[in-house]
Amino acid sequence: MAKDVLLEELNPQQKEAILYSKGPLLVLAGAGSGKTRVITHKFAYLTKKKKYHPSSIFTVTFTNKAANEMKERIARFVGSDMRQSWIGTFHSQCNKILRREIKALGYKPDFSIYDDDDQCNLIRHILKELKIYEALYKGVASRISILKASLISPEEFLSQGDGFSFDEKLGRVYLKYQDELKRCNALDFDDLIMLTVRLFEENPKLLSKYQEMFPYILVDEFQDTNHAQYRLLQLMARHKNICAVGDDDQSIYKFRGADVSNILNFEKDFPDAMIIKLEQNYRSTQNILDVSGAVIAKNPQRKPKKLWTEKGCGEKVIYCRLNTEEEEARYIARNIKDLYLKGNYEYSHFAILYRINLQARAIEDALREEVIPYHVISGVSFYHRREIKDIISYMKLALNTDDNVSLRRIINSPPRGIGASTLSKIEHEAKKNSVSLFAAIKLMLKSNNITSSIKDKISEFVKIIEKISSTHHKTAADMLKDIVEKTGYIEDIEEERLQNILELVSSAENIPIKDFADRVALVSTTDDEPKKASVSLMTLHSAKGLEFPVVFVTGVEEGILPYFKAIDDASEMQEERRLFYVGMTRAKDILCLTAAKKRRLYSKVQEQEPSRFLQDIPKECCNWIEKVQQKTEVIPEPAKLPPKKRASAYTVGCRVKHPAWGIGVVRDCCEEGSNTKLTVNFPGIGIKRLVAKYANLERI
Ligand SMILES: Nc1ncnc2c1ncn2[C@@H]1O[C@H](COP(=O)(O)OP(=O)(O)OP(=O)(O)O)[C@@H](O)[C@H]1O
Ligand SMILES: [Mg+2]
Repeated sequence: MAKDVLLEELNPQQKEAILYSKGPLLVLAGAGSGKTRVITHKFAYLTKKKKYHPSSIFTVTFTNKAANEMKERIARFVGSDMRQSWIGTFHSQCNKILRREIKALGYKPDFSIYDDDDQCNLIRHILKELKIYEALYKGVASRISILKASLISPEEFLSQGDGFSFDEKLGRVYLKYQDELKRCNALDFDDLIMLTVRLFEENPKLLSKYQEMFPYILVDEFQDTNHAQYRLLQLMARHKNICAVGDDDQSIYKFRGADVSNILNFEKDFPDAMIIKLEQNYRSTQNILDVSGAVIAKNPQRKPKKLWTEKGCGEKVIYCRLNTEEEEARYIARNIKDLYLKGNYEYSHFAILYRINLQARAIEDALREEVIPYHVISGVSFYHRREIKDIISYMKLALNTDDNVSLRRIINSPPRGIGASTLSKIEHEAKKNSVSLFAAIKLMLKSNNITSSIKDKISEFVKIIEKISSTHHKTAADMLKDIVEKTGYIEDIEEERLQNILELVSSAENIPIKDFADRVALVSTTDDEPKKASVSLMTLHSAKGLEFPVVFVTGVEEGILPYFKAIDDASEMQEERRLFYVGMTRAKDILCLTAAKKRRLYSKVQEQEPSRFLQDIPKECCNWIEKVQQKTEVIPEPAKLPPKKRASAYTVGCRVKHPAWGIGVVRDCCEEGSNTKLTVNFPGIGIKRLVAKYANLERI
């Protein structure tokens, strides 16, 4: 491909960032200024023009989805096979390294990966054993996660304590947790990074092997790296060919250990680093930029940035405050419907963003009511559903019989009469002999200490796992089918769960077992594939890096945005402001901020005040709409209306022919009484609302 194609559609600063090759480079710029584009084009340029092999560029993205998009885009540019490339999240990259090298740390390369759920199960188990209040497990899990993100080992943490405080207990849980993980031959997400850092720090030879393997490093969303990830970059970038792009205003993952000061340290740790700023925004209209820019400008300690656009003012930003969250949701749904029916936008062009998941409930109801297709990103991911986790746990246990957490999960699922008392006997036996639960069961089978009925049950379980693990399966799908068959898992299962399992099996066709197990383990809730032709619902956190023509930021109220927990803490408050900024800057053409005067929160109806952030919005850029009644009244429980029925002969999106108006596309159809009502967009004519039986339409 000609050189021009790689460098066209780039402004001079972007070009400079792509061509710069004299060492460390930091691209620091506001939302929508083309930072991710710099990474993608730089990768293409390095492989095409500078003859770097695609597998020699270590590229870090924030989500797996972003990695896949980047691979696709680069493949289109340079036409090379990107399957061997190293483009992925920190977690998936470290997993790849550890699968090859972890022996050096005394783990086996077939380690299991524990997600949040497994992690919490293990921590609860430990709290119970140590007789610490079990309900604390979530807080403990997040404290441990932050310690790991800061590269603080249990020993180090314990050595800092005074021996009495809560931290002392936490230290003991952390220590035991790490021991248990090792015994299970398992790593949690934070271990993937922490152990890779340890691997490199303890094995200089291995480190130099990887330094040579990757003469170039590219990092997107640099502002949300944590200390461990930053340390990893420092270790790997000996040659100093590192290009990181980020925006300090979009650092929103502090609660997971992200440290925005990495941006400031970059210049210190990589002396002679070049800094390039991008100022042209290609995403949003001027009004959207002015509104979001004015809000973020109020944060102290930020790198000042200017953003301008050639897109023009565009429509004013809308702020609308309504009586209740149900009215807010209906307002959003109706606006989406109207914009859609006008024909300029598809449903996939809309995003509805919220601060907390429970805001989605009313919004989903309203969308269903209007028969608007939607999907929720985040929420419970497919891979976290009970039946899916169960089947995957069988797979994990068959691949790694030390995996006690998976064993505990499935030993009695489907029910086979192995109750808590049997399990505790197994736990006891395992501890006595310092072996895994699976090995302990096998020992028990040889002894005479248990009744024959228990023996039968546990021997049946062992047989199933051994049969699965000794069979040579060609693909992950074969293995999953085998699991389903041998365990009898789908007998007596609900239809929906059955369908999910079938979907899991079909998604594993033609994929090698280990690749599939890794993919499933590393998937995060923000990776859900957006379904085509439907409105996206997600939290503000999940919206990072994305863009949509029309964006609704909902619940712009005190207590929601900013979230009530942040209100007394200046630095948390700054993070809330950044979160609002991230949300607003996802919008290309239309940005609508909504709020409710009353909201049901945690089963109480609360009076809500408009968010303090609204005061910073320049009045002239915004249409202020108040649809609130002054008199206070009790909000009735929202009526759950059944969604309108879809008509059968016509579907949304189908094409029809009208004798006078020609060919059109059905934008909406519903049945009212005995009539099928259609809304059809006839290009050049406009939107027409028709009753199907009188309209003389022909479906084509
Ligand atoms: N030089 C350019 N010419 C035309 N369009 C561009 C250019 N650079 C970027 N874009 C487009 O602008 C939009 C924003 O770009 P991109 O997502 O790379 O920005 P970003 O800085 O990574 O944003 P964020 O901070 O939200 O991650 C994208 O649709 C991208 O294709
Ligand atoms: Mg980006």
